[in-house]
Amino acid sequence: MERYFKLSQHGSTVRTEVIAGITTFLTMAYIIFVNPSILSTTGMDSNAVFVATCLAAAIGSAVMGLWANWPIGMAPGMGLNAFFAFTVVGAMGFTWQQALGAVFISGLIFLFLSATGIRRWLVAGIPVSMRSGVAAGIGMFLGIIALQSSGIVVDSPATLVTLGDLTNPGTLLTIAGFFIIVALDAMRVTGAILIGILVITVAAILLGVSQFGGIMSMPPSIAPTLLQLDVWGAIGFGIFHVILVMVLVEVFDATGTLIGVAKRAGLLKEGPAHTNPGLSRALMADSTAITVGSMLGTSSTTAYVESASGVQAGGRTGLTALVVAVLFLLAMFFAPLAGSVPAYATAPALLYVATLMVRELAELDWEDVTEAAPAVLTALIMPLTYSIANGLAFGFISYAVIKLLTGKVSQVHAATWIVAALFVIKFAFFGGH
Ligand SMILES: Nc1ncnc2[nH]cnc12
Repeated sequence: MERYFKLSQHGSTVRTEVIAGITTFLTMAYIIFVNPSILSTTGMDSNAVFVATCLAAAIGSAVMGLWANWPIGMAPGMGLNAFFAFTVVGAMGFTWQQALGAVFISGLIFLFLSATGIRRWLVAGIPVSMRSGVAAGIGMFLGIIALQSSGIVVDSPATLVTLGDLTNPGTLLTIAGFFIIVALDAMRVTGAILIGILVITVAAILLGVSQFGGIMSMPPSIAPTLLQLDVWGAIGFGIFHVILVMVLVEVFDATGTLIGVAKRAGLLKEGPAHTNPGLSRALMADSTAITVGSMLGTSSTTAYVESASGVQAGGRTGLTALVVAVLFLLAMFFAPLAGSVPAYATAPALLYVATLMVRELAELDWEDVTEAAPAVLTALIMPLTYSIANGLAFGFISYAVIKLLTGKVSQVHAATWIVAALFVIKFAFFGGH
C-alpha cells in the first residue's frame, strides 16, 4: 500500500487517507439520492439509476485512485444530470436511451482528446491567472452549495437570493457545525471535518431534525437501465450538437475541478499544469468513467469538487479515492444509513473548505486588470450560474476579448481563442443550457 500509493512521499498515512476518504464520501453521498430523482423525470427507473449511480461513482473513484493516484472522488455530476434530464430529454425530446448514447459517445471523444495531445493543448490554453480564478471559483461554488443546502441562503423573486430563516433548527445546526469544524481544524485535531459531520448528524437525529433511516437494505436491480443506451439512435437523430456541448462541459468541468482541488492538495507544483502526468491520468480516468457510467445507466460522471473536503482532511493520494470507491459500493447495501446523514451535517464541511479555497485570489496580479478581471469573472460565474464550465467559458471569452482590445493579442494562446469561440457558439445555440 505504502509503495503503491507513495504515502510517505506525499507526507500522508493510511489513517489520514481513510479519514479523508470517509470525509469526501460523506460530502458526496447526497448524489445517490439526488441523481435518481433528477434522472427519473425522463422515465428512467429510479431504483436502477440508484444502483448505476453507486457503481459509476465506485468505478470512477477506483480508477482515479489506482490509475492517477489522486485523492479525488468521482460521481455523476450535478448540472450534467440536469442537462441530460431537462434539456436533452425534457426540452429537445430525445429518449433517455438516446441521451445515454450521447453520453457514451461524448466519453469516447473525451478519451480521444485525452489520449492524443489535444486535451493537453487545451489545458495549456488556460491562463495562469485563470487557474487561480478556477480554484477560488470552485471554493465559492462549494460555498453556495453549502449555504443553499443548509437554508442559510434561499431564493427570492425580488433579489434572486436572500437570507434564509436563521431560527430553523437545521440551519442552526449547520452554523454550529461550521464553528466546531473551524475550531477543531485550527487546533489541528485529526479528522476535524469528519468529527464535525458526525456530531451534527447525531445531534440532528437526537433533536428530531432528521430521521434515522435504518442501516441496511438489499440493492434493487440495475436491469432497467443496464446497457440500454442507444448509440446508433443517438447518431441517427442528429444529436451531434448535444454531444458537442456534453464534451465541452465534461472536459472543462473535470479540468476545472481537477486543477482547483489538486492545486489545493499541492499536487500541481512540478512544472506547468498541462504537462502534469497526474492530471493526464486523472482526465483519462474521468473519460473512462463517463463511458462506463452511460453503459450502467447514468448521465456524465465527473470529478467532484467536494473532494476538497478530503484534501483539507489530509488526503493526498489515490488511497483516499479508493476509500471513496469502497464506500460507494457499500452504499448500495447501506443506503438507509448513508441517507441518515443530512445536508445540514455536510454543509458546514463544504462551507469551511469554501472559505479556504477563496484564498487563491491572493495569487492574482491585481495591478494588471487584463489578467485579474477574467480571473475574478471566472470565479464569480461558477457559483452564480451553478456551473464550473460556465465560469471557465466567461473566463476564456473575457480574457481573449480584453487582450484583443488592449493590444496584447500575443499573450493569448491559440487554444484560448478556440475554446472561447466554441463557448460562444454553445451560448448562441443553447442559451443558458
Ligand atoms: N458537476 C460537478 N462538477 C464538480 N463537482 C461536482 N459536484 C457535484 N456536481 C459536480
